[in-house]
Amino acid sequence: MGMTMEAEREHLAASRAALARMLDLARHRVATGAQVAGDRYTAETLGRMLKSYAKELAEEPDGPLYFGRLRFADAPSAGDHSGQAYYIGRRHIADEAGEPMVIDWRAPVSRTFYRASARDPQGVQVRRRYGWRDGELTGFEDEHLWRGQDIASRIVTEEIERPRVGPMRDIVATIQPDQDDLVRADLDESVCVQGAPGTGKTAVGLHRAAYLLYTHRRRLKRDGVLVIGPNPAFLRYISAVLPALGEVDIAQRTLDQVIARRPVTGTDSEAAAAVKHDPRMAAVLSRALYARLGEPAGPLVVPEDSARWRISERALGRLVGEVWEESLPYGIARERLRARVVGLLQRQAEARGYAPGAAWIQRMGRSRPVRDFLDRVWPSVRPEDVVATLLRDPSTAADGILTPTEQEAILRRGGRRSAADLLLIDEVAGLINHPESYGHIIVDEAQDLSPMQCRALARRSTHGSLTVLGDLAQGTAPWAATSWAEQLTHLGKPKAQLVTLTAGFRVPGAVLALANRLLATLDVDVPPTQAMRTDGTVRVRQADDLRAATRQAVREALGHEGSIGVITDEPFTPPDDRVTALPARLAKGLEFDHVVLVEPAGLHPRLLYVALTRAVSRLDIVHRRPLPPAIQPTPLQN
Ligand SMILES: Nc1ncnc2c1ncn2[C@@H]1O[C@H](COP(=O)(O)OP(=O)(O)OP(=O)(O)O)[C@@H](O)[C@H]1O
Repeated sequence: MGMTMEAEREHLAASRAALARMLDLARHRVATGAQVAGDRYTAETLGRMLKSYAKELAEEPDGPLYFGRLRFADAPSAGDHSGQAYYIGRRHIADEAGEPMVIDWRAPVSRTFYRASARDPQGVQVRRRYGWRDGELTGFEDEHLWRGQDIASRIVTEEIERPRVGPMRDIVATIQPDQDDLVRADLDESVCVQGAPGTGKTAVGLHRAAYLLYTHRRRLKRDGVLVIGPNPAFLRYISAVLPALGEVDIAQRTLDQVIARRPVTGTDSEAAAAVKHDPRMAAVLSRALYARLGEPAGPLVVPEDSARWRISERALGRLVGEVWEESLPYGIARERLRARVVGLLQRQAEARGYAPGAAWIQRMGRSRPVRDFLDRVWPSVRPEDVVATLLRDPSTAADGILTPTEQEAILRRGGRRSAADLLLIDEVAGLINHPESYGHIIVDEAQDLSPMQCRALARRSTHGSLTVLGDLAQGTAPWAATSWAEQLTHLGKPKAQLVTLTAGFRVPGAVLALANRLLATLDVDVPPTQAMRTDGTVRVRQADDLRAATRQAVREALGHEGSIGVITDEPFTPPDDRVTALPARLAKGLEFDHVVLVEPAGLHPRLLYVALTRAVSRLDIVHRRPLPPAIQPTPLQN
């Protein structure tokens, strides 16, 4: 039988008690861990592990402990779960005997919660969804899948339509089947999601990170998971989602933060930036680096006591050739060459009856003649020097690759370093040594990455996989991608599966109608968004005094619940902390319950598309100059 509300409350109380007990136990272990473990190193590792476990558990002890329950039918199609019932929540909770009271949403059985339907019940008799308010259970809703009952869930609808306040939240309770496919794709599989605005790309990416860590905990704790977002404001906006899912150890950064080895001290002209972000720069930089190699000049002679070890110029040339053939990173190749040279010396010594040991080998490797030889033939270099030299005189490395005008554009006399220069330095550093590689990288707004930025990510995921999220229609960087196939090639994952999402969970129908009209003018081949919501309002007001009209629109918006975003290039002082003023460029990836868009006339059409699609409930357009044609009200609308 189904459980009554009273029974549900009892189960909730018992689950809370169980969680409290788990938390106590974890804290106790943190306190005593040091004494239990044998040596100090183990004690420290154990302590850190337990602390992070206690922290994970404590993240949200009073929050909703679960959002659903699956009751399986007493039937063969339910397999091992026949006749069983499971609560599904954000984290695993077990009773004193170790019996599960709540199952983690990432566990294999939980998948059924997201996938089962009336048409394909997958053994589920009843799927129950719980309603919560302020941490208290308010009710539930049953779908009798076994009987073929297919209801439009009120709880799901309310969750999607709720007014937005504050930072982004998790969507574990309402992940949709096609989103679930992406969240649970294999770790070894790289995926690329082309998703219209508000289709849940960011949400999917973050839940995928949490899923992968749960499923491959050991491997990914070692190799690391990295989330890349377009700017610090975006990262702040999404920062609470993973901790709410119990994951506190995932790095969330901008790409600039990942590659920054030095502070930025200069800026580039548009022309210079365009060249520096161009994939041909990779070839130029490689040439600039390898131009440092030299030729052996004469034999190598190492005198030692009464002996003199000697390698002829020809033999040296042969060694260099062999090392070159191995295509190792520059810095590793230099050490390989040193080892080869010493190896030859060692054989000579052995042939003459010596028995050289490790100390001898080390001494030879550091001997003056060997160092001089290496410094001449395969000198050690600093990436920043390679880039500085190149920019002072691009011609040697760039002739035949960049045009004279392009070379002129990147020519720099001073010592200032731009953001793009850091990218070039990172590229060279990547030629010298393998950078730290991650087990999995999730990259959001990936359409805006330049080819050179893609390469920076590619070299950090040579042994790992990628989740690439973006929307070609929202590409606004000068080098924005126009094709995913090409972008994925730059990212080093040309075979990644491309999945398209079109079901929009953010933007309501009325606003999408406008945005989708604009889409046709954006010069990209992507399908329009299908609104999951039929509500929403659009208001367009022309005013001579833009400032006054904006203030008025914000005043009215404050009469509603939820956040308000004023998208404008003009300075605007927010009258309330629910209001954020920002230029369209920085609105990417964010959402506001109410958007006031000021003077869209000057905006690039793609930025306009981004701005329009930030609205969750209401959109106000305030303008003085005529509206861009694509969003002028049609006679039918007015
Ligand atoms: N299955 C879902 N259930 C409830 N809400 C959802 C679901 N999927 C997405 N959302 C909500 O829809 C909104 C948009 O999601 P998200 O920001 O991930 O979209 P996006 O595709 O990254 O958008 P953009 O292209 O504009 O950056 C968020 O508020 C998110 O919580």
